[in-house]
Amino acid sequence: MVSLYTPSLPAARPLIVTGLDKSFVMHLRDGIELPVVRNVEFFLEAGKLAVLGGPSGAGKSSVLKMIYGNYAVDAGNIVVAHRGAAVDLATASPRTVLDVRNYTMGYVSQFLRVVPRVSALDVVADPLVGRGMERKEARQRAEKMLRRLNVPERLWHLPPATFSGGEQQRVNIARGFITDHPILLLDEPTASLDATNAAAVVELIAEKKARGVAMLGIFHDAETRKQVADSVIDVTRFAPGKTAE
Ligand SMILES: Nc1ncnc2c1ncn2[C@@H]1O[C@H](COP(=O)(O)OP(=O)(O)OP(=O)(O)O)[C@@H](O)[C@H]1O
Repeated sequence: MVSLYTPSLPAARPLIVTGLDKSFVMHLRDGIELPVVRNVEFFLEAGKLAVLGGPSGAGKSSVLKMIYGNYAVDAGNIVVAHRGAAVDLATASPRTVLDVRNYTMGYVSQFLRVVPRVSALDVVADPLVGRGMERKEARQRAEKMLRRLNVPERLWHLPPATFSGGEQQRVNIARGFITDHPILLLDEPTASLDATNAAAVVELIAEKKARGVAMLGIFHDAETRKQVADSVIDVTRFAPGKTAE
């Protein structure tokens, strides 16, 4: 699991990215190669949120997806502190990537993957149960999260399949924020939320910082970005063809 070549990670930097390259190969267009980012380099700090910045198409989502392991990496390293060791996600086995997702790195997007017949309460409680918590306690915590995100109590025992888009989004945010992953990736979690619920998410992010969680996020809304960002990683710095400064 630990490569001899992975650098050790200082406790305050639980994720370090170096030399990351990504191109997409368009198989339907004679295999044309579309380079997206080159030589991506940054690190995350415990208790801080770094925002991925840059215009549409710069590659923000692609970087986030590579870090979560949804997109393969062409070159480079994504080293995370996981169970007391340094693990390079760029070369880790799928099994290790899943273990990192379970214990170390959470992901919150605006879209809920609905599981039929599972109540909203259990959708939110399940990540805690999966991490060994008694279901009763997990449900109590889930209730608190659903209340904070203004999901009406009459919905808690129903499966979210028939919920409105905004209600599903808030169930998903509750599920993403309920665990104590030391690294959290945020893929536009506040997109299309109203002001009250966006403020609730900003508050949840502040609590994560206070607990030392390192976060990386995409926030298109400038006002929310200003409230949550400790630093901005400008992805245009990694545009293909640009030489290192
Ligand atoms: N799965 C894919 N296959 C082919 N091309 C892709 C794929 N995903 C992204 N791209 C291309 O990579 C480039 C960067 O896209 P990406 O979604 O990472 O940008 P972004 O900065 O997140 O944009 P936005 O702010 O609009 O969401 C775009 O030109 C896009 O078309």
